[in-house]
Parts: sequence; C-alpha cells; structure tokens
Amino acid sequence: MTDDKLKPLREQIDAIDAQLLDLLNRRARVAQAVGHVKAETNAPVFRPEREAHVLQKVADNNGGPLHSGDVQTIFREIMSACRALERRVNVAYLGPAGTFSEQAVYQQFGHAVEGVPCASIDEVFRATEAGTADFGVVPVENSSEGAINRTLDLLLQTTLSISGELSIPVHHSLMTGSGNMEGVIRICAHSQALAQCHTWLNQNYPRIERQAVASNGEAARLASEDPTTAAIAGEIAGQRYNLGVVKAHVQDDPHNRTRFAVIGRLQPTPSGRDQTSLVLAVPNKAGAVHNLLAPLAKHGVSMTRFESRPARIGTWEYYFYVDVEGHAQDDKVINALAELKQNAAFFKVLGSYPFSLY
Ligand SMILES: C=C(O[C@@H]1C=C(C(=O)O)C=C[C@H]1O)C(=O)O
Repeated sequence: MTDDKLKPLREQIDAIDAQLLDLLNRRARVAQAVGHVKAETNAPVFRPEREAHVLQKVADNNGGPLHSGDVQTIFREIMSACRALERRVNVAYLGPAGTFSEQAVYQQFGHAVEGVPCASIDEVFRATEAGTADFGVVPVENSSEGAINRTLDLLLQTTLSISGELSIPVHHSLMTGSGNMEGVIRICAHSQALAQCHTWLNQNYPRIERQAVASNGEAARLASEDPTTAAIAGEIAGQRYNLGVVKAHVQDDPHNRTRFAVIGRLQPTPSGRDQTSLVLAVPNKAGAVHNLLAPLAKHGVSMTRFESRPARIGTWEYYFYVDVEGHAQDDKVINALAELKQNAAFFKVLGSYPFSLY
C-alpha cells in the first residue's frame, strides 16, 4: 500500500537525479576547460576566493526547503570533484588519518584531495615549503585552551602565506578496544585534548594515569593495540581503529572548537569578504602597543583578533598576532598597514584570505 504511493514519487526522484547527473557533468566539463586555460599560464588550480563566492551565492539564492549550510556542503564537494579534474591538490595535515586536522582538510577542500598526513606541525610546514604538498592545514587556536604556540612560532618564520581559515567543532570521546574501562591503566591523548577534558577526567577517572602522545589519532591507534590503554579522540579516529565508545562528549566545554589556518604559496585575490593576518612587535616603551594599533581605528579597519606571544629572547618583549577585516589590497587596509609598519619594530603580513563560512 505504502509502496504504491512511494512508487511515483521515487520515479520523480529518479528523473530529477538523471537531470542532476547530466548538469553535474556539464559543470565538470566547463571546469576542465578552466583547467586547460590555467595550465597554459601555469595559474593556480585552487582559487579560494572564487570558491567562497560560489558558496556565498548558493546560500543567497537558496529558496529552500534545503538548509543553506547543507547546500553549501554539497557545493563544496561538487567544486572539489570539479577541481580534481583540473588537478588533485595535495594537502598536508597533522596526522595520522582520523585527526581533527584531517576533518578540517575535508571541510575546507572537500573530499577530492590527496591528504598528506604528517607527524608534527613542523613537518606540515616543511612539506608545504618543500612543495611536497600544495597546502598545509595547521591548528591555530582552540576555544578552551587558547593559541597553539608551535603554529604561531612557525608562522613567524615561514615563507608561506595564510590562504584560508576555518574552524570545526571538537567533540572528544573516551574509547577502548572493548568499549568499557575494564583493565585500563592509562588514558592517552594529545596534550591539548587532555587539557580540554581535564575537569571531566578529574571527576570520573581521577586515579587513572594520563599520558600525552603525539596526536589523538596516535592515541586511538595505541588503544586498538593494547587493552590496558584508553584513548581520548574524535569518534572518526575511533571508527578508523575499531574502538568502542565508553563515553561520548567528554570535553569540558560542549562548544569546544578549533580554528585552523590553510598555509601555502598562494596569495588569494580579494573576494569582497576578507581577513588579513599580521605579526607585529613594538619597541619596549610606554604606550607602544596603543600607538601601534591606533592606525587601525584611524582608517576604520576592525580588528578581529589580538594574541601575544613572548619573543623568547630573554626580555619581556612580545610578538602580536593581529587579524583585521579586509584584504591587504583594499585602500583603507593599505593605508592602515603602511602606518602600522612605520611604528613597528617588526612587521609581517601573514596573508589575506576569504572570511571563513564556519
Ligand atoms: C573552476 C575553477 O577552479 C576551481 C574550481 C572551482 C569550481 O568548481 O567552481 C572554483 C574555483 C577553483 O578552486 C575556477 O577557478 O573557476
């Protein structure tokens, strides 16, 4: 009876799917043509400002009932597949497979990319600088634990630019091979993850040893090989290593998120909704930080982030990591940066890139 009613509706869906498939392949052929034009001039395959534009347009034009965020996810994957016909881009990230960094790669580039898992954040920078990878994805900041210092230090020295940013929700689970805690004598995770679950662990497993390891993916791998080890990691890492969930959502903050930067040689052109990241240092004298930032207000440039990091030269001097709204090619940003540079003892533009949708 139900099936009788479903049959004509499913026939409609089949007919629409056939049209969608045809349209998708028409789009793909145009992307191939774009690829040929780019190949002639050696132009970059991945254009984040153009992809940001396409995603903004589909959200603006979306008449529903599909949610705009879901439509954007679909179009992210369509563009990823089309881009892969031009060339599959390689993206380095903090591995092993199954980490939140890998999830961030797919959220930014879609799934039609070649992920290059690296053993450390340093190696992500090295692989991208050496050209083994076209881009790298590195964690910059966690909403509970603050800045990822190693990334900030490496950004200071690198010849690469920031060409994008994104943030993803970070939910941790406690997992073991058996799915329970019997016989478990240690809980492994990356030090950031242990810190993000600190209160929960103190309340629930105060007597079990905690061991920091290179990544949550590595913790999941260890737990899969040793019944006395539990891992704290994302569920994707747990699935990859066949772990059972003892308890989901063990992070202290339910809204825990991590922000990632995309690093590469590409310097995106203005998309209309951009952000610029800078590093600055000031001479060590009274009022210096205030003077340093005054040009931003003067030229109407909003600051969206301000982070300090010791210069580690033995004195109380700091590098300031500053994000501002706008692209380094926008007139008011050009003027503000020129003045900032005059007052700064150190000045580096890390990159201008489209504002993240996430
Ligand atoms: C097709 C292009 O190449 C890539 C694929 C895009 C797409 O599928 O819409 C958009 C930007 C590029 O990352 C392009 O540059 O227009």
